Amino acid sequence: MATNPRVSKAFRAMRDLGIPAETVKPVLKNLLKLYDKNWELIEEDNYRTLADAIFESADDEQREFKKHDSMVYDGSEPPFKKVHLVQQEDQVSSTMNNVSTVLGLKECEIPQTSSLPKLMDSSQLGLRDHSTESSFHVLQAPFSDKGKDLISSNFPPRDQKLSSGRASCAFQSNQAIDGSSYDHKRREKMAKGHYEEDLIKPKKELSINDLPQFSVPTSMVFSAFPGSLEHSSTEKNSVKYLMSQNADKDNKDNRSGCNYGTSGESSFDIASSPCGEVKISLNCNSAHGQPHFHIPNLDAVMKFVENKYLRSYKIVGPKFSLMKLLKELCESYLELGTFSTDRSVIKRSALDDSHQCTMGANRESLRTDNSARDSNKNESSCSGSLNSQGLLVAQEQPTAHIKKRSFRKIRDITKGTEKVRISLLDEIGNEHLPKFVYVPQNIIYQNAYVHFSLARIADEDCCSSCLGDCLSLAVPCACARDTGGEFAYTPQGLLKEDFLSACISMDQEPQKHYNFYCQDCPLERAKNGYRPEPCKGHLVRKFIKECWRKCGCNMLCGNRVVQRGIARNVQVFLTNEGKGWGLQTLEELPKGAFICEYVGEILTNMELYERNKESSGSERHTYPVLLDADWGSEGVLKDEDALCLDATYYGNVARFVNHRCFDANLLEIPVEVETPDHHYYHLAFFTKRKVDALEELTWDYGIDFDDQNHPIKAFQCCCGSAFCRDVKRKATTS
Ligand SMILES: C[S@@+](CC[C@H](N)C(=O)[O-])C[C@H]1O[C@@H](n2cnc3c(N)ncnc32)[C@H](O)[C@@H]1O
Repeated sequence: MATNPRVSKAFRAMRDLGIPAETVKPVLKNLLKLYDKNWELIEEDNYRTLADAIFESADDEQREFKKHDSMVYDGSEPPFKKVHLVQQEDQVSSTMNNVSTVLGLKECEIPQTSSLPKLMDSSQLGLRDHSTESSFHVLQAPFSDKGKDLISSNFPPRDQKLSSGRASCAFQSNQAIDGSSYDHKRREKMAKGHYEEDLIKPKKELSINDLPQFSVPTSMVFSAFPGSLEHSSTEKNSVKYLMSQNADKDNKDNRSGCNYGTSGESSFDIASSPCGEVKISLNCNSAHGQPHFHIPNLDAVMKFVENKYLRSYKIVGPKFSLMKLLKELCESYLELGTFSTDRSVIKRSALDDSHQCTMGANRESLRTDNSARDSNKNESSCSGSLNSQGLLVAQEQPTAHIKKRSFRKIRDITKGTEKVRISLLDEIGNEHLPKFVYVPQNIIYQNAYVHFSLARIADEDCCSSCLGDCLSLAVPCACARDTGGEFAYTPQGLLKEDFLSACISMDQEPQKHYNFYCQDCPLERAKNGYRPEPCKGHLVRKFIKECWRKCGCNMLCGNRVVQRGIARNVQVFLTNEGKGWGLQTLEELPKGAFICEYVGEILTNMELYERNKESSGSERHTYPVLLDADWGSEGVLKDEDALCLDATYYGNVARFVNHRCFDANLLEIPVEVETPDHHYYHLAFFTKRKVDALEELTWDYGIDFDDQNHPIKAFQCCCGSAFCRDVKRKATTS
């Protein structure tokens, strides 16, 4: 009988994780029974449920075995190999924690901010880069020929107060607990101290005299020698491992470098020299004296740890390899060791010491110095001072020949509000941490009219009689109507090729698509209500329509992708090109994959104008986008219906996505979820092509650097694209 292709695929996916078919089979069978043959549940997230179930069942078996073993162990050989793996898991896991400490990448949870809403003035945003500053702040040039959502902040003044008596079921972001409204001055006060940061440096310098006198006291040694190991390799700095079966504990005294012991049972040593030698030695001493211990196959150990990482940290994708990690460890150790002197760069929040990060037995002491709170004026040369986020910075005094380098990592900038953790990594160490409140969903600032109600969803706008997964229907339900009778998504949760191509074409050649021109454009009204200029046009965009509450399907329905939230492994990082923070993917992404939605405060354009008028005008980065994809569907749009999103103070990870002209790898697509009324919608980012792990994620803001209405552009574009409109513009004007 032919095997079900879904079964084969599941086996293949598990095989890639190093799990044999015989282990997969019973678990898969159970899962199918448990989930009533709902394959989507099993396939989701690259078979995560299946992998988890396998590991859980292995753990259960192990517990059973241990229980049994402790009762009846007779001193003979262990009945199955897994025992060793479980022992290894404990050992390797504690080692890996140490690895993170040594790298200076020890992860610290960000303390939860107070439940009191915090609003910030954009003047508090990061470093000021005067070379890129301008008094004119635009995220997207409005009405550009790109037809994209572009918002200018240099609207001329207009005295007009708006209010909306209409109810809204969304949160009101401008309400304090006492119900009062924040003004921007108050934002400034409340903006401080959103994040803690930790600057961690390598434990200690090695002097030339400390050049490695490497002993092999332990069971595993990893080396990164430029061709000096007996297992020679043409690859420089390759990581190799060898095993010492005759671990000589007494040789410990001869070791150079650092010992990062966490307990008497396991520790590891690292030694390096400026000539490029690094040696890491893992002391899995707890193995000694274990009755069942035998030397495991190190390839199996590597695979085991990789699987553990895949499971625990969701580092997915074939590119993750423990050997690579160890290689990076060696390289980083060497680099930091080579470049630093007596650095003590541990930062702490002077506001809340209870969240100090624990770095193991040998970690450096953390410094707090409240008296330094106000000495933040000269950040570049300060020592033991507080930066603008109220974080204590104990930095080295700059020395001409020493490269300043620090690592910072925040484990989860979402503070647990997303299904996945999103870390922030700063390998450069010279940018302020972003200051904003992470919100996973849009939130109304004040006057925006966003009203969700079941009564507003007509029968033809939902699929109340559907069950389960709408994508499995032979004839698509009513929710596919907006997308031409076909769903926009494939069963794998990706955008369909045709739909994606149409959206890409619209993005790249907006002039070929339909533009709507308002009779009385809300944007122009906001700029100058007395003498508004003619509308510059709004591109009428394609929408995805997802099933929602009034639909009969379940949450796992394939037509609910954006509303399920971020599922990909992405990371905020500091870009090298001067763009500030950016977003990168840590896993390979297929074409058409949903990454995240652009989340921010929902503002009317009038409110945005008022907000920008109040801000200092010197912000380096700006974060508004316009929601004008369907402004043509009504006559004259009221101010409260002409909306935009501003992620300056409240936003999600999308606020870090930088601009790239033309060939960006992400595309923003309007998504209807809660309301068929397209004044308000979600703006979701999808990949335009396959994206490699560690590629920066970018989207084309639609800035028209030639736009005569906006002679001063928002920023000097350093997107690096061969099609950069800014570079082209400069070339033609010079
Ligand atoms: C939505 S924010 C992106 C995140 C931002 N880089 C940060 O550090 O928070 C938009 C701002 O990022 C900067 N930016 C984005 N793309 C850029 C590019 N291609 N070149 C230079 N600056 C860029 C600009 O300052 C812009 O106002």
